[in-house]
Amino acid sequence: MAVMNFGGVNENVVTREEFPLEKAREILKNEVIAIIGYGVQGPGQSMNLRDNGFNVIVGQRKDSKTWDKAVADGWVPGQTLFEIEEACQRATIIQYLLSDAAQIAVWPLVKKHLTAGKALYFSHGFAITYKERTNIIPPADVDVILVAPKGSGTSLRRMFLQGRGLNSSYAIFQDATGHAYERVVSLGIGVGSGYLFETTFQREVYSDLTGERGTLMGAIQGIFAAQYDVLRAHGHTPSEAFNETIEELTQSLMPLVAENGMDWMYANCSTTAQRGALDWWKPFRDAAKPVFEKLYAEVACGNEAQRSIDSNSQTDYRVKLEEELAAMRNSEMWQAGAVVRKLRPENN
Ligand SMILES: NC(=O)C1=CN([C@@H]2O[C@H](COP(=O)(O)OP(=O)(O)OC[C@H]3O[C@@H](n4cnc5c(N)ncnc54)[C@H](O)[C@@H]3O)[C@@H](O)[C@H]2O)C=CC1
Ligand SMILES: CC(=O)[C@](C)(O)C(=O)O
Ligand SMILES: [Mg+2]
Ligand SMILES: [Mg+2]
Repeated sequence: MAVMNFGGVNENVVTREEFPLEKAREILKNEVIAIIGYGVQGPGQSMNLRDNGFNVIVGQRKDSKTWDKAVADGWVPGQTLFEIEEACQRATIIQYLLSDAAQIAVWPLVKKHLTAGKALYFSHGFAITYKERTNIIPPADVDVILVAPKGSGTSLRRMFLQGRGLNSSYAIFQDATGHAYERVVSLGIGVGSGYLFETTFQREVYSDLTGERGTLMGAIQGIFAAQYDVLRAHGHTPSEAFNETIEELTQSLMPLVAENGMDWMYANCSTTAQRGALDWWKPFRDAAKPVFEKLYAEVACGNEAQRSIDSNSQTDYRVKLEEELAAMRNSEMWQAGAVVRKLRPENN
C-alpha cells in the first residue's frame, strides 16, 4: 500500500504496480469466486476476473433473461453457471452483486452457505451500513469486504477490454481470517480496477448515494433541464438549446476536463468565456449547496436508503423505472439530443 498526497491530504492507495495481477492470482489460486447476480456489475466483474485467470462461477436465477445473457457470455450451466444457492454453496468467496433491494430478499439463502472462513464481498456499502433496514448481518467467522468500482459495470468491462482500468474503492468491515486485506485487494485488482483507494462501508455508501443523486446523475440532469428551459422560453430553437447545454459539454469540453482539469478546459476557451465562467461558477455553487446539504442529510439519516428499498422491492419496480426513463427520453430536450447525436459525422 502506498501513501499518496491528494491535494494536500495523504491517503492509502493500492496500485497495479505494487500489487500486480500475478500476485493476486497467487493469493486467490485456491478460492472459488461466485458472482451472485448478472445485472450490470455481475457481467463486468465476472468476465474481467475470468479473463484475468481466476476461478470464477456465476449464480443467477434460471429462467431469467440474465441467465440467458450469462450463457451467451460463455458461462456454462452446470460447470460455471448455477442457481444462486448452488453457486453460494460451491464458493469460498461470495460476490453479492444483486441489486441492493434484492440482496435483502435473497439474504437468508446466502447466509446459509456462509460457513467459517468464507468471504462475503459487496460493491456497495449499502447492505451493511443500513443493516437495521436490510437485516443483512453476516456471521462473525467470515470476512466481509468491499470493492466498489467508481462507475458502471458496463464501463468496467469496456475499459478492461481497452487495456484501461476503472478506479475502485475498497474496505474491510470484518477480518475473520486474518486474510481480508489480501483477499479484498486481490479481488479489486482481479475485477479490473485501475487503482484502489481506501474507504469504509459507511463512507462508501454515503459518498456514492450523494454522488449519483448529485453531480453524477441527479444534479446534472436538473441543471441541464433548467438551462434548456430558459433558452427555449427565450425563443432559442431546440437544436441551439441542446447544443449549448449538452452536446458541446460532452463532445468538446468534458474531454478536456477529463484530460487535464477544469482550468485547462477554461484555458482552451475564449477569454470572454473564461471571464464569465470564473464569475458565475460561484453563484451556482451557492445556489446548489443547500440542496447538497439536504441531500447528504437524507442519505446519512437513512431516508434515501429506505426510499430505494421500498420502491425497488415492489414486483413491478423495473416497469416503473422504465416508465420514468421513457418520460425523460421523450422530453423535448432529449428528443432533440437524439437528432443531434445522429448528426455527428461519425454516426453516419
Ligand atoms: N450498476 C452499476 O454499475 C453499479 C452497481 N453497484 C452496486 O453493485 C451491486 C449490484 O448492482 P447492479 O449490477 O446494478 O444490480 P442489478 O439491478 O443489475 O441486478 C443484479 C441482478 O439481480 C437479479 N435480481 C433482482 N431481483 C432479484 C431477486 N429478487 N432474486 C434474485 N435475483 C434478483 C437480477 O436478475 C440481476 O441479475 C449493488 O450493490 C449496486 O449498488 C456499484 C457500482 C456501480
Ligand atoms: C455507476 C455507479 O457507481 C453508481 C452511479 O453509483 C450506481 O450505479 O449505483
Ligand atoms: Mg457508484
Ligand atoms: Mg451507486
